[in-house]
Amino acid sequence: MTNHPRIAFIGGGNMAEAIIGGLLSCGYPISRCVISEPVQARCDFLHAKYPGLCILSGSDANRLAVNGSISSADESSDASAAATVSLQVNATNAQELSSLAAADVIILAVKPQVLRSVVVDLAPALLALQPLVISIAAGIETSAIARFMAEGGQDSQSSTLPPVIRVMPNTPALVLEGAAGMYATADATAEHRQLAESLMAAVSKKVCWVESEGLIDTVTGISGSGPAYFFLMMEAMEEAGVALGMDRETAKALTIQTCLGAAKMAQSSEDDLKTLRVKVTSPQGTTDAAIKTFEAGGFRDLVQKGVAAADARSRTLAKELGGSKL
Ligand SMILES: O=C(O)[C@@H]1CCC=N1
Repeated sequence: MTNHPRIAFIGGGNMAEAIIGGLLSCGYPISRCVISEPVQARCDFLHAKYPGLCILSGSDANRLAVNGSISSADESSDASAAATVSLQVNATNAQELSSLAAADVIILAVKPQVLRSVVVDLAPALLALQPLVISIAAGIETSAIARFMAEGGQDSQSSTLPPVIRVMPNTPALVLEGAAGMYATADATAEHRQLAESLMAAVSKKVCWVESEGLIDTVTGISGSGPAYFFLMMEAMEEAGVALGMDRETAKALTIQTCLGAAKMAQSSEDDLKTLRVKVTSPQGTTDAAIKTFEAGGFRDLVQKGVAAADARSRTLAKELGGSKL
């Protein structure tokens, strides 16, 4: 990416870290990123891991991250507001911070449960600055985010809501191997879509746009939650190796490399997934014995149910946390 928009991450949890870690590792300038994170221990961790990254904590940190300064609503209490904001920045980016323009992109990376209060609080700044808003919160629909912005921005001069792009990334973004699904509202321009896509593509090998927002719930069920399914499978294989007398380290190493190798083969081969499986499986052989055991135990049905449960949970979250009653 030649142009480096200033990105404010609201929330510094695992997914924000995966995205920011990925961006930094592929050369995104650290001075163009700021994270607002309320938990001090988490700030300390991020500060130690990413020296020089501007990390804000404290009650006004979200607005400071978005605006580059305490918003005008706080002018009367600037001193106390400033006192509650702890800046974990080094001298270089402390100077940067003082001269920062407002953020071009806001990445809402907070838990879905707190998204409403965060967006309502940020709404005056979002309406005034019109950044591109990217939400990675599971389950919360773009219409709900728009409603939260309208609610918090009731007294703003502008009633134009900024465009929202919803993204479901996944944690392998941390090692630049992410997979992400994206949905844009009709008011997002081609430039907004391009910007969001280039940010996610910096940390993801696969970025897919979905044309209906409901499919983001399915992306969540497949690739958002998916890394955990493979970790579970790997845990189970490691345990199986140990149960059969292998030392844990060897069982773990063989499992991980097998998973990686299978994924690479699946990615590079012209064969479909079934053909790849059949090619490993000699008739009446060892793989056949294992596959028959998995099939008899309802493996496919279980995977189907698990993915559907994640998809359904994403839709329920939308109702619980973004419903019109809020
Ligand atoms: O488990 C969750 O709710 C989130 C969404 C996708 C991955 N983690």
